[in-house]
Amino acid sequence: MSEPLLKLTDVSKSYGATAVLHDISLEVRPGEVLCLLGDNGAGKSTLIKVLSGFHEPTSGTFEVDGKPATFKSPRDAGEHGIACVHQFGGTFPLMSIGRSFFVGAEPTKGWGPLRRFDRKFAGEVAVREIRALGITRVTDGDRLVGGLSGGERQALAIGRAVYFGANVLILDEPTAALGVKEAAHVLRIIMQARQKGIAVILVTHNVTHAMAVGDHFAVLIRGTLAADFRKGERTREEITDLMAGGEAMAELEAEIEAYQREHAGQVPDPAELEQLADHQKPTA
Ligand SMILES: Nc1ncnc2c1ncn2[C@@H]1O[C@H](COP(=O)(O)OP(=O)(O)OP(=O)(O)O)[C@@H](O)[C@H]1O
Repeated sequence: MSEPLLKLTDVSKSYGATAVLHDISLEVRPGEVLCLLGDNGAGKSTLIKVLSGFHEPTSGTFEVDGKPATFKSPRDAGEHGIACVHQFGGTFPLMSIGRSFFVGAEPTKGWGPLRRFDRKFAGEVAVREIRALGITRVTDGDRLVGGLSGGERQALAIGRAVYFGANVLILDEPTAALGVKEAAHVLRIIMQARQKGIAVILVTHNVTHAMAVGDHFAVLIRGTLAADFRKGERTREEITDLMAGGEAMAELEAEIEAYQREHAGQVPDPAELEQLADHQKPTA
């Protein structure tokens, strides 16, 4: 197995007196997709904010490429090759694809008063990078971003981060609010990034999406790393249950107990048990 690009040891984060993350130790390797899973409020956003330099950890250490590192700002994290891409982040509907790709780092041509934005270069690079992520429908860098589909806009945001040097890409719920086809597109983009040797940290609530692309899984429950395992080591049911913090199972047990109280200690028969289990099935 390759050396970790990013290693966290005993990272904790408190907001004032509220402890949110407790002693998280994790390794992120090149060419792997790490799925960060957990129920609402488990601490996923806080962890990615710490990873991408938006918040400093309260304690614990980071290593990037085997060397100690501290991120005091997203710029610091970016300089270490860590980029957080929020859904459609950094893409602007009323800008051309080329301009949106280079926003804040516009390439220019000409000198002195004749210096101007190099529209042709920007458009060509943007289209090339988007196509390198498998989105071949995008051919014209002068088109407006607003005309792209959700998946294409994600490709633009991811292509941009990769072009500007990201080798750890944090994607926060990239498939949320997308249709099935668009979500499949985004998962394909993730696989392409992985193939380029980039480490992807994928935050998602969707077990199916996580299982489709994940090599490594980390499950947070109430700010603690409750499970850290590799592809194939847990079943879908086990992952789903972990994501619900074991609550689905606890609730089912409570329902069985209630049934027994109502039915003079009788155990529900298999059909009734199945009904109770169906009632507990997560919808995600
Ligand atoms: N700035 C803050 N100050 C105090 N508490 C916070 C702050 N940000 C988050 N929290 C608390 O930290 C806990 C974890 O929140 P976080 O947003 O990291 O969870 P999450 O797993 O990303 O949830 P979701 O999936 O709903 O986005 C929650 O209980 C939340 O209320």
